[in-house]
Amino acid sequence: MADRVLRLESLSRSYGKQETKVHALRDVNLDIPRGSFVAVMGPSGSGKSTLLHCASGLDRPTSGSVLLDDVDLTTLSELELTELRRTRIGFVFQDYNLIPALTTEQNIGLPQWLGGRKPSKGDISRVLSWVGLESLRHRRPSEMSGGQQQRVAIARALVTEPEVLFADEPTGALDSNSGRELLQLLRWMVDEQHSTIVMVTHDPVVAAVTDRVLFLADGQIVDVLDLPTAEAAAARMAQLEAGAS
Ligand SMILES: Nc1ncnc2c1ncn2[C@@H]1O[C@H](COP(=O)(O)OP(=O)(O)OP(=O)(O)O)[C@@H](O)[C@H]1O
Repeated sequence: MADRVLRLESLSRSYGKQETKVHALRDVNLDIPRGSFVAVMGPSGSGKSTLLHCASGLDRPTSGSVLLDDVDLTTLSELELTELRRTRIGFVFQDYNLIPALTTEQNIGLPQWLGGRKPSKGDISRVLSWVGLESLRHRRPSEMSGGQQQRVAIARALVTEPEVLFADEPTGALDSNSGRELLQLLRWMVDEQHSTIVMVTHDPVVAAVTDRVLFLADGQIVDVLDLPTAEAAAARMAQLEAGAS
């Protein structure tokens, strides 16, 4: 079996109490192989964001464990979790989450500054070359296109060479050309830089660039599609949206 970088064991997350309780994740078990590109799909409210947030240490599950290599995130203190997220996990959001007043290189170095370390020029140059933005290192977000801003966000997430990059609808705010270019970049990161990426998407065309699609329904993984095509992913989504899991 391929070396796994992330393991979710009996992961559950519920919100609220008693009669208003929502079971966003129910007893999810999952291994993510190192160096793979995995998409998470499912109807609205099926638990995709909750899965990403619990797996990346942004949220704590109600029960179960999250093993990044051999560290169980659920046993860490807030301080330890913050440090781990800063150094070993990358996260990219749909709306980039860049600081408007900072330049590209300042945004990329920010997580390290916040962790009390001076980001190295060499590290920043390396990730800027990966995302093709060497010439925009002194620009501010308002002076860049959405696609360029998302590349800055990816560079920021990758600067510490995290074990896993999580992406929540990373192309959701982009036009189709910029979205396609961004997906090519993510695919290249997996193929050439051996990154591991876990990405939530609603779009079967986006899912088709990955190695494996996990389908969630009602907080559980109900299907897995290896080497997905857009057609196969769309067909499975249509079934799930019709409630026939
Ligand atoms: N903070 C919260 N408090 C209460 N319920 C929540 C909270 N966050 C999520 N939920 C509920 O948990 C379930 C799963 O939500 P989640 O956002 O993970 O779904 P999703 O598949 O990402 O949805 P979408 O595709 O619409 O973004 C939903 O029923 C949602 O309403």
